[in-house]
Amino acid sequence: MKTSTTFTDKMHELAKPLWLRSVNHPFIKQLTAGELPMSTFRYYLLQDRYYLSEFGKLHNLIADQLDDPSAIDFLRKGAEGLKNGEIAVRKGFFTELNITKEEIALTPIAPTAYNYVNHMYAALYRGTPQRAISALLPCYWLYNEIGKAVISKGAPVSLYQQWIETYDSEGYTDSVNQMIQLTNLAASQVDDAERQQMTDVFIKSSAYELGYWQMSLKHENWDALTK
Ligand SMILES: Cc1ncc(C[n+]2csc(CCO)c2C)c(N)n1
Repeated sequence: MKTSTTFTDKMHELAKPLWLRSVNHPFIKQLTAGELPMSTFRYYLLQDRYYLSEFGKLHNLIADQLDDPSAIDFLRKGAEGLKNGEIAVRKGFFTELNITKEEIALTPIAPTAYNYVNHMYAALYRGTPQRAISALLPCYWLYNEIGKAVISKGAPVSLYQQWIETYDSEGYTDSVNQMIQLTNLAASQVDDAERQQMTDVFIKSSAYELGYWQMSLKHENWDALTK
């Protein structure tokens, strides 16, 4: 039985309005209804390839700065697990959608994906490993909440159904819980001011997650900044 409110519970509560907007975002609604244009899903996958590869690297870079063997182990395994899990699933999607290496290489990374990744690097290199862990957490946790929210309904398009299932598997929920635990451990190692910074980056990552759906729906590009 849960007896007290944890640090991550508090952050979750603060991020709730943003998370609800992600769960109910038109991208997710259209995906579950089978109405999301395949060109939009394709756009999302191309941007997310960059995100996932940087996300994996960040695991190892954070681990390099930690002392706790179990935290290091979890993060290193996380980087490996990503390759065998989500990245492997995406490779299947790429084949199915005829997304080639050339297309990947020619795809410019859109501002929101770029900024989100830079935000996580800044949490590490201009902040602390604890802060970087907190910046990574919404990625794990929010997708699990989205997966749980939409799994019962499913999606009529096989590719979209496979995407949903990635985020509702038992093994994945397990890793989310471990990441939550790791964040609470990190929070217990720092002072109040740093815990505030951890909260700040968690909320910003949550905002970037919301922005990511919008980016994908709009097929955002750099013209958004320059026109
Ligand atoms: C923008 C964006 N945010 C979150 C995820 C989901 N995700 C990425 S790595 C990871 C951890 C282990 O799989 C999870 C859940 C995504 N794909 N793209």
